[in-house]
Amino acid sequence: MSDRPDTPLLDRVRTPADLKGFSDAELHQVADELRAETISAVSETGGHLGAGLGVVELTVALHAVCDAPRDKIIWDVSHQCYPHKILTGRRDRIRTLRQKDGLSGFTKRSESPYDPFGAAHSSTSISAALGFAVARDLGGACETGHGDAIAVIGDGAMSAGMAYEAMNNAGHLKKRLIVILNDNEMSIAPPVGALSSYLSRLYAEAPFQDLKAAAKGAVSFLPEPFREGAKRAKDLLKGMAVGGTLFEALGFSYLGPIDGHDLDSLLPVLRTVKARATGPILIHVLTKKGKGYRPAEERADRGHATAKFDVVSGTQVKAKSNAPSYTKIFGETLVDLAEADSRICAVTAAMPDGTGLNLMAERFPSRVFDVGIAEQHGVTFAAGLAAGGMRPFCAMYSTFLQRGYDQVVHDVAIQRLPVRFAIDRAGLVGADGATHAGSFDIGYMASLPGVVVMAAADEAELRHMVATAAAHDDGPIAFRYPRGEGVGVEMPEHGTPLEIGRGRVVREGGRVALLSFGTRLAEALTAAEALAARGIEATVADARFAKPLDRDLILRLAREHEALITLEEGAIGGFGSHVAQLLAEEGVFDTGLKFRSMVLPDSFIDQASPSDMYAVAGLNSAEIEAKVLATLGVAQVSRRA
Ligand SMILES: Cc1ncc(C[n+]2csc(CCOP(=O)(O)OP(=O)(O)O)c2C)c(N)n1
Ligand SMILES: CC(=O)[C@@H](O)[C@H](O)COP(=O)(O)O
Ligand SMILES: [Mg+2]
Repeated sequence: MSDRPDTPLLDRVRTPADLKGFSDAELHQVADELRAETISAVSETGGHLGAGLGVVELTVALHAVCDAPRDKIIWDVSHQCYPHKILTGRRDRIRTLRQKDGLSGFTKRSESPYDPFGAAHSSTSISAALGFAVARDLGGACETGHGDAIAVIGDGAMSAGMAYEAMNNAGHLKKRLIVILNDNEMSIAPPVGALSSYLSRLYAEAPFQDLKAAAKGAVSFLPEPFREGAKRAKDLLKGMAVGGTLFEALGFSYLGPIDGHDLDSLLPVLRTVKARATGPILIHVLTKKGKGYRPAEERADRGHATAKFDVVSGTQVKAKSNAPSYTKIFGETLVDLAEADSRICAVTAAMPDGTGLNLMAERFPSRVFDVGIAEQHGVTFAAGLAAGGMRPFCAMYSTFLQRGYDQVVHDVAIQRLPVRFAIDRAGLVGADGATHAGSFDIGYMASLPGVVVMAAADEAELRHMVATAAAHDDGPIAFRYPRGEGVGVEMPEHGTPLEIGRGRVVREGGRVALLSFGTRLAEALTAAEALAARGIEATVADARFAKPLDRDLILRLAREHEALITLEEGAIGGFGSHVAQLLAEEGVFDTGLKFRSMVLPDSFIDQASPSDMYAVAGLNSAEIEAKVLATLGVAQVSRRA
């Protein structure tokens, strides 16, 4: 437990309305206390730290000036929302962040009226805010009433196409809409791309006091002290190569840049915008990720996410790992293969470290592409690379690959291009909860004609699957693996390509067959041990492939056992459905086989430890054992009795 900071003013804030009673000078102190409280809370829970610290002043200013929940403050990604949660009636639960039955690490409509829109995937805020603005003007009924729609979006999130689709639409509709671009020159990794350079150019030539307001209208929004500087800045802008901002071209008034840590700038600008804005306006604030906490500021990712830590030293309390992470095994194996095949290249959408591609980027910098938060583009870019003779690995988290699904279908699968999808964070991920669960990729990949779909049962299997993908030139191939560390199996030095569509039997039994796809294999083996103690012998097999299925193996298991149960870390419509389809087509059900398919439940599971989440999902060894007993019609008497 960390020492709790002294927070006399913050203690008086129950809702944002309480901020209205403070003078501007007192709000400075509220911000300091809010920062200390955020650090203290995250030191106990772990979670996203740097982004929240970077918006402490902005959060105070927004809640002091706006009228939430009538005004809809929509945080993009919302990993920066902890200070917002503290100010909006959730301080008493802030130390339950990201835990089972605790506060979500993201904004969530069901959690608070102050969270008008849920998020965790990036770049949705402007679209959602525009929706609120239009609903307001059309007289839509909203429980909390209708005020301003305010999107707060980071420079990283601004790299995604969806933000521009929204601005394009907003510029056309001309509704009153406030977008705050929180520019900290950071994504999780340093941002890359032309847009990032563009944003830097926007403020490189004028310090804060020369507040730029390129739009004529925007100058008149400004409080008196800023006007002169703004006019100067406007002249300055005229001389810039860009000739006005991109945002103006999209129909927004542009205000900025503003020092996002200076309440004396933020408060008057927000008050004036609130009083005077008519159409869409973009306020460009400059902040520092991790601001005010040296250990975060000094980290390469500016303290993006952290385990629990000691506040004084910043030292993180990390559980000792017993095996390498799947991500690391993927990254290392890819480097190994890329040494031998110069056609191998890789694509990440702003997650070089998260996907393990940092290892290949160090070794072969010219063959790794960070495309920004742009999964759709990333997939089609990979398709283009493949069509052009390269052999790209497109490494994305299962949940984020959802963004690029039409591209997977239209650009990769239909053209049978050899893109290799490395699908990380497959299955339930723990503290990030439902938004980040990799639940759907088996279904959405295996339903596509001609796409090979594999799941690794352990880290050695993953190594072989990376090699299998590298050797597969005949169309798209995907392999999925979970977040976290492997099971500690002995590792082969190099991967060996697997025969496409061949599974393996791991344990021979007689009465029931457990056919696992992915890392539930270990749970299946534990369940088989427990069943053996009851006198029920179980065969355990690792399917390896959801597509193409190992028909011979599956039909043999069906023929030779009283019951066949499939297991997977995925939603309905995945591996088990494909097996059921095969069994139905082959008339196996007519023979009286007892078939069950254990999948994730048809519900979104809130954050908890992965093991607790799998217990909720009914996919741990105890539930597998119970399922076998129920299927066989064996009474479930406690083994100890
Ligand atoms: C669609 C999608 N892809 C990837 C991510 C992973 N992700 C979470 S935060 C983040 C960086 C966001 O950068 P920025 O918007 O600048 O916010 P900052 O953390 O700098 O405040 C990324 C890539 C995501 N949440 N959503
Ligand atoms: C907010 C977000 O999307 C990422 O920061 C995500 O939480 C990273 O998850 P991992 O910790 O699994 O990389
Ligand atoms: Mg950023």
